[in-house]
Amino acid sequence: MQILDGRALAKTIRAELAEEVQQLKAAGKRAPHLAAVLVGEDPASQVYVRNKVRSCEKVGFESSLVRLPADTSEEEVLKVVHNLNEDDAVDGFIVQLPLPGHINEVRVTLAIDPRKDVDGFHPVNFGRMAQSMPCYLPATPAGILEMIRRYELPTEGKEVVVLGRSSIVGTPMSILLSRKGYPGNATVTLCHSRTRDLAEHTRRADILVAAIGIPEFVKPDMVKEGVVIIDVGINRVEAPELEKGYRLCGDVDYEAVAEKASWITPVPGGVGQLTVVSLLMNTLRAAKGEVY
Ligand SMILES: NC(=O)C1=CN([C@@H]2O[C@H](COP(=O)(O)OP(=O)(O)OC[C@H]3O[C@@H](n4cnc5c(N)ncnc54)[C@H](OP(=O)(O)O)[C@@H]3O)[C@@H](O)[C@H]2O)C=CC1
Ligand SMILES: Nc1nc(=O)c2c([nH]1)NC[C@@H]1CN(c3ccc(C(=O)N[C@@H](CCC(=O)O)C(=O)O)cc3)C=[N+]21
Repeated sequence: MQILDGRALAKTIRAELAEEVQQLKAAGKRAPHLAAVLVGEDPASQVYVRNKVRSCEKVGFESSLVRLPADTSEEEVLKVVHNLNEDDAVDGFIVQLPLPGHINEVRVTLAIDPRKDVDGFHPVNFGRMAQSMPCYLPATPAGILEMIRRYELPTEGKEVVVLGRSSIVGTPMSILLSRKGYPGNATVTLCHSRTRDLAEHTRRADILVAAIGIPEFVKPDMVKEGVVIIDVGINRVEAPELEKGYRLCGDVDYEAVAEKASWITPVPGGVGQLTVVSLLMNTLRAAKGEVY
């Protein structure tokens, strides 16, 4: 078993980004600026926001965070989005999902200017992605592709099984790996909570992408020998022995499944690391006007 080391890869990519920032500055331009809007206190979102701010500092990006209480009205959130759309000092921004129940995520997503949608969630970017047109790819799937590319993992003709059909991870991942070219040309099965005989599908997988949000859901009897495991899950589970009282774990039972896998991503230190650098890569492209 070999580890897909997200932490090391992210470090390499951050060094490349820092270099590009220097070049922009040498050319008299300002640093790329990424903003994030966080409403309420979703734990996975908090991890993400913290790492996003840190990573921006490391590569020399400007970053800003708009933190709003969980009871903020939809109107207020839309106002913040409009301001960021209009703010020439901001190249790209994201609105952290999930939003509190009383806020309509569709309305908020549609309000984001596609040119600043570095999350790639707006249907304009999603549609462009599905048709292999220039776009911002959603950060998590983009990070997974980057990992596959840099580790030179083959995808052509492979059986890929994706667990979870969210519009931010599972669904775009399934589209991207079935697109023409590399990393793509795979045969993809997309599974979800209504899938019958899930293990029948997962046992066929050459590459298994798990994005369902259930701690350690994937067990060794659900995979075949030699499988490549991409674990997207970021779950908090209680750990009374630790000072903070919890630990992060993925959607895969890491210790047990690793014994059968050829490659596996750890949590933390895997996909999450690449998600953050992908967001920075998208922001750099926004700053350079490369997409629109
Ligand atoms: N590492 C990273 O960078 C990121 C990590 N995450 C993490 O990834 C996980 C998934 O998040 P997200 O993509 O937003 O997914 P959602 O929570 O939005 O959706 C979960 C998906 O899993 C499916 N599902 C739930 N239970 C089962 C089951 N028992 N069997 C099969 N499928 C099931 C659901 O099916 P149905 O549609 O039928 O309800 C749904 O499609 C979370 O832990 C999240 O924190 C998310 C984004 C980035
Ligand atoms: N609009 C929006 N876009 C998202 O992409 C989005 C979102 N909302 N809401 C929440 C989820 C979750 N998510 C994470 C990304 C990286 C880490 C991450 O950095 N993980 C580190 C954690 C390291 C640690 O601090 O312990 C790791 O896995 O190594 C975590 C979680 C993005 N999401």
